Amino acid sequence: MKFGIYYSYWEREWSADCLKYVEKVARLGFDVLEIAAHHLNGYAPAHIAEIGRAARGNGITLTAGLGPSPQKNLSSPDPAIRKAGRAFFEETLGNLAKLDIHIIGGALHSYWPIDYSKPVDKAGDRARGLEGISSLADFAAGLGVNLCIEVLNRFENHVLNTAEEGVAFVREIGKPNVKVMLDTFHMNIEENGFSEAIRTAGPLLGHFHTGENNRRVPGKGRLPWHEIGSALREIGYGGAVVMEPFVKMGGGVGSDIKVWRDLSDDANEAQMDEAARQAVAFSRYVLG
Ligand SMILES: O=C(CO)[C@@H](O)[C@H](O)[C@H](O)CO
Ligand SMILES: [Mn+2]
Repeated sequence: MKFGIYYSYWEREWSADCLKYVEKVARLGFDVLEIAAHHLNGYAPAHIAEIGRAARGNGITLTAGLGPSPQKNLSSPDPAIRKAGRAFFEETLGNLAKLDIHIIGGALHSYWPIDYSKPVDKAGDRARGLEGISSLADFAAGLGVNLCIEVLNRFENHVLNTAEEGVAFVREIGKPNVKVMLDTFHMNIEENGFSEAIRTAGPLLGHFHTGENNRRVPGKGRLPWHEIGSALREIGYGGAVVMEPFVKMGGGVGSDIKVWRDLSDDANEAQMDEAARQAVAFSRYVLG
């Protein structure tokens, strides 16, 4: 297992530059830095090269996270939006390959967060999302990228809310580079049990997010980390465990994640760093 953190822990916008976090997370004891793929296509080629060099130089593996926007939604009923989504993914996947990134995770089959003021068509969205990911899978495989389909809680997405639904979706696609992604924050809301859900995903588990019940760093809440660790070891999970804490209000990240209070004990950057350092040490101990 490799241990990582999504740099959105420190940032208010998904578009924030990830470069400065490469050295920081290496210093704090992480193996992996997850970066937002939302605006990767806007990075200059020289900047992409610089991020890749920094990662190699610091011994950091990069992974990517994405909550596709409604305009890039592979499950949209509007063919023009699905086409735009496909073009966006092709360009993004090309940039991921340049960064030696082999994993992208998130609600890739849909968009995020869902606008529930509109009518919900779960069956239609699932069918179109399935078709979109199926037809993208070989393109991604050609670039060495795994598409990890994140199972989210009901308030953020309607298509896949449980490991069982995620597994059924991925099995139906039946491509070796399309995997299930679980996130302990969402599992805590939707699953009957953590071990059961992890066992359900089994060999199809391609990426794993961790966060407490209230999205503080692992170790500061009440999730059953020993149970989660035992289940990951039982299925022989050898992938990345990326913590995804959200503790500060503000910006696009704060509003997408719905952070309406400070959950960091008003931490400054040094204290945020220290909490992350302790959380990765805790994660290695309890999950590794
Ligand atoms: O768990 C979540 C959202 O609750 C994320 O993984 C999200 O989809 C992605 O991080 C956006 O980049
Ligand atoms: Mn997540």
